[in-house]
Amino acid sequence: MKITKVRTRVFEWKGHTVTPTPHFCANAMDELWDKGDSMGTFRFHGWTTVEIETDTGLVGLGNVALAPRIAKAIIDQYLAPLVIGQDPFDYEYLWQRMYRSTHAWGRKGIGMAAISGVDIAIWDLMGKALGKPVFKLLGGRTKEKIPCYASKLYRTDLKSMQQEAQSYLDQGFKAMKMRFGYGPKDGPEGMRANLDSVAAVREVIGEDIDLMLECYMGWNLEYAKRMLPKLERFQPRWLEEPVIADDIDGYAELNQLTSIPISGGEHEFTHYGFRQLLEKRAVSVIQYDTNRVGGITAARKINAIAESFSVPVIPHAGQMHNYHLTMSTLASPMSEFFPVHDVEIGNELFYYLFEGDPEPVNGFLDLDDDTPGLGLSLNERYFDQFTIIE
Ligand SMILES: O=C(O)C(=O)C[C@@H](O)CO
Ligand SMILES: [Mg+2]
Repeated sequence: MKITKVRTRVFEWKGHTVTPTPHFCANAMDELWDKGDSMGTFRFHGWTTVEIETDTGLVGLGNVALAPRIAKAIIDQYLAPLVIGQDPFDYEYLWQRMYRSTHAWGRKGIGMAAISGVDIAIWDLMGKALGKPVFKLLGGRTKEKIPCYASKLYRTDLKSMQQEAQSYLDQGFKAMKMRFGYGPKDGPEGMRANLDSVAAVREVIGEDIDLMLECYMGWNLEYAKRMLPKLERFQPRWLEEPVIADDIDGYAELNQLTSIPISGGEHEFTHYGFRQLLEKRAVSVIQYDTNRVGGITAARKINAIAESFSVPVIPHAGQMHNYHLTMSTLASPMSEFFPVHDVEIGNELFYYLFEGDPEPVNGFLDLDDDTPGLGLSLNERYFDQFTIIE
């Protein structure tokens, strides 16, 4: 089998979006004195699809969710020529070809996200060619079903957050993640508001439901050191991205500070990046996203390294490109799940573009043993809600 064509498209949402609200989610921009919608640069309303065609007529489907137009340009100009004419089963060679040829600028960030999109499409192709789901190519079924946690609970009024948390309990979820709305520049009032929101959610869900806390790079080391002891009484499953991704020593200091595990990795890239995080004991939970980190070829290597460190892998975002990795390794105990709802932050856009992702039932997801590839296809039902760039 030979790759004959790489088709990229950018889908930019033009449909209804939920109006942003203040203190929706603390984030890396909050350290700046800029006014206005600080979460704006972290709203993902576009997606790049990667369709790799072969001389057998099979087509593999990949995706990139960061900087879609740039990802498209990188794939069209630099990566497609490297894989056209090649055998997709030479996936390690093709990954190295893409990685090494773009090493001057592509080993992290959007370059590696673009490589991820091509690599995911290659693995989808291989599964389709063999008539096997991708997880059967990676290690097979290590779980009867995949436990997942509901991930939303962006900051709003406490009553609404409690109602949302209750709705996840009613759906059978045994774990959920909430977001903080405040950080260092919001002072003691913001600290109090952060603690009140955790107390309100914990009041609804009780002590036996896992609660994860998301800072999304919106704090700094000093503020996190002050907050962690105050959060211990809520016994969170983890505290996520308390500092910016480059502050690896800050992560390591926080990860040793209290009993609260520190998680991160959705803004780290390749098995080299995760080796550094693990060797420094910077995180107690790894959260790469397969459509950023280097695709399935890189993610499976990270799973192996994480297993040797006994650090669990709970990939960012859920979605099929991550579910297949979680199903195929004991190093990954569960998945994130973004509830389907009106387009807001953009994580939910995946469901408007693709179909095939499993629905959670009582807090569990399952993959089909007989669906070849990733089991995803483009959902044309909402195409009229997107501006599509070929
Ligand atoms: O789901 C996560 O871990 C994210 O970081 C999503 C992002 O939108 C902030 O919540
Ligand atoms: Mg996160």
